[in-house]
Amino acid sequence: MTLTLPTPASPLKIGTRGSPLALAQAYETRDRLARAFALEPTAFDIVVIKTTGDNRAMIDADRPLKEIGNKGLFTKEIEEALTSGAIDIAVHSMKDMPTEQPEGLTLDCYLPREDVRDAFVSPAIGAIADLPEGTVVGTSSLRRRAQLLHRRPDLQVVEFRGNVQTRLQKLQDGVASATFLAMAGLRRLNMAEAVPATPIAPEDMLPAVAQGAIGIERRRHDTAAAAMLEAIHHAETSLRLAAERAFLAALDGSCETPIAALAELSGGTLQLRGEVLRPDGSEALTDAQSCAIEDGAALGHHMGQALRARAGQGFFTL
Ligand SMILES: NCc1[nH]cc(CCC(=O)O)c1CC(=O)O
Repeated sequence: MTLTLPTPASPLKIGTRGSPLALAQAYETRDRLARAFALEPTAFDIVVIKTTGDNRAMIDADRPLKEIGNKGLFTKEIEEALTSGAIDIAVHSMKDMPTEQPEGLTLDCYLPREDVRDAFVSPAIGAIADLPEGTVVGTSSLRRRAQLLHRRPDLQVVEFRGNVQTRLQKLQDGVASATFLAMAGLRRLNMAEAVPATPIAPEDMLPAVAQGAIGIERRRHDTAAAAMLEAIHHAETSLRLAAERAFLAALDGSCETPIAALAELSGGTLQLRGEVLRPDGSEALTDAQSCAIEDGAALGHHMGQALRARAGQGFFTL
């Protein structure tokens, strides 16, 4: 098969959300494709798509996202554009992606993973341990809230939403004394140095499934897109995400459940750590196991099922 490459007259349409981070991820994807095929940036169109999750009227309210209905909140409109042909590929934060894709769409291309860690962000305080009793911490992540309260039940957690810039402004305004951000987002925005952020070791706060990974979705039968994406695919990231996403799927995890997992490769082995917590942080269940690097999905599946059995009925409800 000969591959017909995009040209300025018929550019490859790259769909993305419009936040600064989403745009940075779309540009990174475009630049990697351009380099792989020696194309000019003009052979690509970045198409910004507004999603339900970007709708200010809904998001600026103080309601937790889970009450608005989380599933596919940031992906539905983008996937519709993909299906209709309005775009050719879609760039996503894998952390926000459901474990199954709609009929006709495939998500099997990953870029090299960024820093997986969470960052503790505070203008005045250096670490969680140094927070005075009763301090207000902002986060809208159920996982981070549960992990924080598990270690520090005395703290007060308030809802904290919006993009990176919005959240930093809220800290400046004194809405909370500290928050958490993914290191990956800060690095992709070139903000890691400009923000009072301290990376947290995974031992202290296990990251979200797929944190720091970018995935690129396409129409299943679009062989041209498939061939192009193959050239920028990162196999190691794929092996790690296979384990973490199987873990999430086995737990039936929606974004409404505090779940964390991290797979790492070393010396021909895959190590998977997983954690589930009660939403109020009163209990955390963890597991850690190793397997051959190609068996991550099976390990993730079994670890997820085992933790679900240990958790039992009612574990995830307050
Ligand atoms: N849920 C929002 C979201 N989705 C991906 C990232 C950061 C980048 C990444 O983890 O890949 C963020 C923001 C954050 O958690 O700070």
